Amino acid sequence: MPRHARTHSHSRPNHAGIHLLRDPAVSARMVRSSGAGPGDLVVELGAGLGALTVPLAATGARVIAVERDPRFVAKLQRRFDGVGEVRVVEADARTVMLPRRPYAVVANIPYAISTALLRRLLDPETTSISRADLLVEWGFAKRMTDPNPRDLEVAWWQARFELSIAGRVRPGSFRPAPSVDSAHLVVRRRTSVTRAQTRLARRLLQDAYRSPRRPAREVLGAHVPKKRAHRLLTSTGIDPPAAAGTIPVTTWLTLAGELSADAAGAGRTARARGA
Ligand SMILES: C[S@@+](CC[C@H](N)C(=O)[O-])C[C@H]1O[C@@H](n2cnc3c(N)ncnc32)[C@H](O)[C@@H]1O
Repeated sequence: MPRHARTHSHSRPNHAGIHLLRDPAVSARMVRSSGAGPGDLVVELGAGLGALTVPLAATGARVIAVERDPRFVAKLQRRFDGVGEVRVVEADARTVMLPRRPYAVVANIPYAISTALLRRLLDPETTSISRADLLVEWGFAKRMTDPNPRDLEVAWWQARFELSIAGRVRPGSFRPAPSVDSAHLVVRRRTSVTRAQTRLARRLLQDAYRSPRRPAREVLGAHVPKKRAHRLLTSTGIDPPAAAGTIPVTTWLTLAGELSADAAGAGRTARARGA
């Protein structure tokens, strides 16, 4: 049963996914991991009573605390009245306006909307998010960090962001306690990936996910001459006849890097000839 549906201590359904953090060590770890500090902008989605908002504000970062439940919002507003770093926003995390300038997210998110939130944060090619530290269901975190994810959507997120699990969080760290373990999911933008590489990676991933049984050499061979495809695959440790669906996202990313270097080299040669 999903974590948000029921809890150990409550037999009533918990549709709003309210599991307030009661372990300050978990909040401290999340905030430390985020690296938040003066000059940073942090968005917290689902702020509850402020278990993360308080240590976030203490870093000196500017915090936008988004919460949908008006009762929590009223308490948050009282708690942070006069605290310049914190702006409490009553809104739905799925539709609230997100910053244009680079920002981080630190949040114990409502688990029922984990996919919707990651889609919002990570999907747009132009998203300004630089990093996120999230508490999510353990199983969800495992799916997000699988090097060979089931869905193209997750592969696309992984192509631009590193997703990893920093630790397991036990049900007792929350009130009410959920029925399953949670994970501290860490998301970091891959800063060394160029826009051209990202675009090529997207095309390679689309091809690979459309025909996962097709040999990798054919998927890559649609973009470069066959011999080059063969060489590139063997140099990255991939057997050219291997099924495209068995190749990890990071390998497609490396291959996309090689293709974009080829394209840049070809452009330089053409310009030199024209000069
Ligand atoms: C898991 S609790 C975390 C609360 C707090 N951050 C903490 O760690 O104690 C999730 C919070 O998200 C709020 N929430 C649920 N759905 C929401 C939505 N669509 N938009 C914004 N907040 C939402 C709930 O009211 C709840 O306060």
